[in-house]
Amino acid sequence: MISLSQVSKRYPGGLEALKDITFTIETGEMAFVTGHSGAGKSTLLNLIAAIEAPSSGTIVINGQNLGQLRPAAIPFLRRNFGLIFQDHKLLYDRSVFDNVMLPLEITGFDQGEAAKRTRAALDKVGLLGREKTMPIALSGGEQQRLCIARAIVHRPAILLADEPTGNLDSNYASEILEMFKSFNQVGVTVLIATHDEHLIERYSARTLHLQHGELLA
Ligand SMILES: Nc1ncnc2c1ncn2[C@@H]1O[C@H](COP(=O)(O)OP(=O)(O)OP(=O)(O)O)[C@@H](O)[C@H]1O
Repeated sequence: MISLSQVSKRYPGGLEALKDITFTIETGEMAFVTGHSGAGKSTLLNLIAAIEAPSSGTIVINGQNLGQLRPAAIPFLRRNFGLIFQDHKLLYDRSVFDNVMLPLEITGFDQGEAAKRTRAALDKVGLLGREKTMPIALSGGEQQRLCIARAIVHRPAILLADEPTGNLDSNYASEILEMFKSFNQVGVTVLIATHDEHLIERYSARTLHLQHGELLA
């Protein structure tokens, strides 16, 4: 469960990026966050993932109040999340397989188990046959699917995606959205930030509308 209560975020020297945001996303729900450029979508996801701290208000993730967590507990909290964020670049000097396996190795997984999970994640996104390929040889849609495999390989309970279909044509975008739906159908909580209203219209998920940092009713 993701629960925000009266959350505001003011960047140093800047305007208020989020104002008095209150909502709850239940475990197993899929929802969109939408709004114009600068509305606060990325800020909202960064607060939920504990990448940024709110200026005020309370954020609770799966029963854990982020404001009360010790810094040492943050990496453990992050294991709840699969993040598909634009600034999380693929490693272009590593194979498809290594790009997905690396996060598991970093968190200390046994090699055999890590390899098994990597193949399972690549299978879920339809890239199992491409494991030896270098990312540069993949299409834009395939690269995005690789990012998704990397985000789900540790079997997170919550998927947070920031403009996951941003640079993709509408066929690829639908494919990516179908993938999120399939994760949601097996119980993963999914929150997707997108400015693409057409995409949202095609899916009957709850939508949180942000406008200049405020949540519209
Ligand atoms: N690190 C930062 N420091 C200062 N201001 C920031 C920072 N990050 C975002 N902002 C400001 O906060 C506001 C919300 O930005 P945010 O990136 O959350 O919007 P967004 O809805 O994701 O926009 P976009 O669709 O263009 O990515 C904007 O006015 C932005 O300039």
